[in-house]
Amino acid sequence: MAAIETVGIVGAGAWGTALANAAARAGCRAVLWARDGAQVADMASRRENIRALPGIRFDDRVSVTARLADAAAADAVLLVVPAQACREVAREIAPLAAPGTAIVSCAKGIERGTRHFITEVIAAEAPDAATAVLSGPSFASDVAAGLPTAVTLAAHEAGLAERLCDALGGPALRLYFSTDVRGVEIGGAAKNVLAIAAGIVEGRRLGASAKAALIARGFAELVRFGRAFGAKAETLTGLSGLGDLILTSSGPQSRNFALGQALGAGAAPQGKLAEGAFTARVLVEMAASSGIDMPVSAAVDAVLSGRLTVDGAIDALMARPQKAEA
Ligand SMILES: NC(=O)C1=CN([C@@H]2O[C@H](COP(=O)(O)OP(=O)(O)OC[C@H]3O[C@@H](n4cnc5c(N)ncnc54)[C@H](O)[C@@H]3O)[C@@H](O)[C@H]2O)C=CC1
Ligand SMILES: O=C(CO)COP(=O)(O)O
Repeated sequence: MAAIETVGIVGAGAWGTALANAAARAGCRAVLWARDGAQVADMASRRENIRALPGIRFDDRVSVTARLADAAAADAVLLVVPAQACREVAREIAPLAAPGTAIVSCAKGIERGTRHFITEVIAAEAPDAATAVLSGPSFASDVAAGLPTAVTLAAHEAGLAERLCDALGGPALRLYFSTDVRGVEIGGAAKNVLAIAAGIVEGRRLGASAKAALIARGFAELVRFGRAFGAKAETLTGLSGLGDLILTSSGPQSRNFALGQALGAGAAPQGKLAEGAFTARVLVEMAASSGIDMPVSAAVDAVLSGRLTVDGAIDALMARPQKAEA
């Protein structure tokens, strides 16, 4: 199969912009699409996305467009809009992309209502495409600044995963390939919910011991969920599970952590995209329907929906019956 030389990036937020530059630095021609024509004109004239990623100049191989067909015509398409918008955008891409084009989910979430993983959403809306997922510990600002980063790219077809890794990997962005699509997307979706919990602990000033306990117990429930939904153990302990949980639980550079921190401190949230706030409920619903115990995620959902106060959630977690560590 031919090498991937052009990459369409659908969504010009922080992550889409960082990935466009990364693909360009890796030697690809990167076509960055945004739906807002005024933003596209501004990016084209400045060669910078001041709205989402200020201070990072576009590589010469990046072009910007407001025509979705330009991005969809690439050898591979990175879908980098919020998880809940992926269905609508995948539906628009489908008739514009050649059959067999790889559409790579770069969003971290699960669709509410349908309870579908994002690669399932893409497969349903663009059945002629080949689906893949990219996830792992990677702040857009770090990748854009060329700081060393490693992520996982999974596709059901091993050869496709390897070709995408070849195309997108560069000196500062290392990609590991995998065929465990479900494991990679579960890690990326679940860690956001747990990062909100870690932020709540920080905002409530519960101490470093509480934060470590919460991350460890949170990871235990991520693994339980992952196993039940077919993920491989090595994926969950890899970059997209444990690795991303460590990153996003580390501090307020994570928007999910920052949301939790605001909730814990009783402050107003910043209003930035925090995917865990959209995923918490659906994650807990899916866990419940499969008999999986996810007390930390359930507590986050209860706080987000106002069913429990932060203190009430902490009391409830601490009062759980004694059990074996598993
Ligand atoms: N920012 C980061 O460091 C990373 C983000 N991600 C994931 O990437 C996804 C996107 O995140 P960011 O780029 O950071 O968010 P962002 O908030 O910076 O940008 C989202 C972009 O999507 C666009 N958008 C929203 N709804 C749309 C729709 N219906 N149609 C077309 N465009 C739409 C917005 O206009 C905006 O440009 C999320 O799922 C996030 O979890 C993954 C890894 C790193
Ligand atoms: O997924 C991310 C890093 O891997 C970005 O985390 P936030 O969305 O919490 O900022």
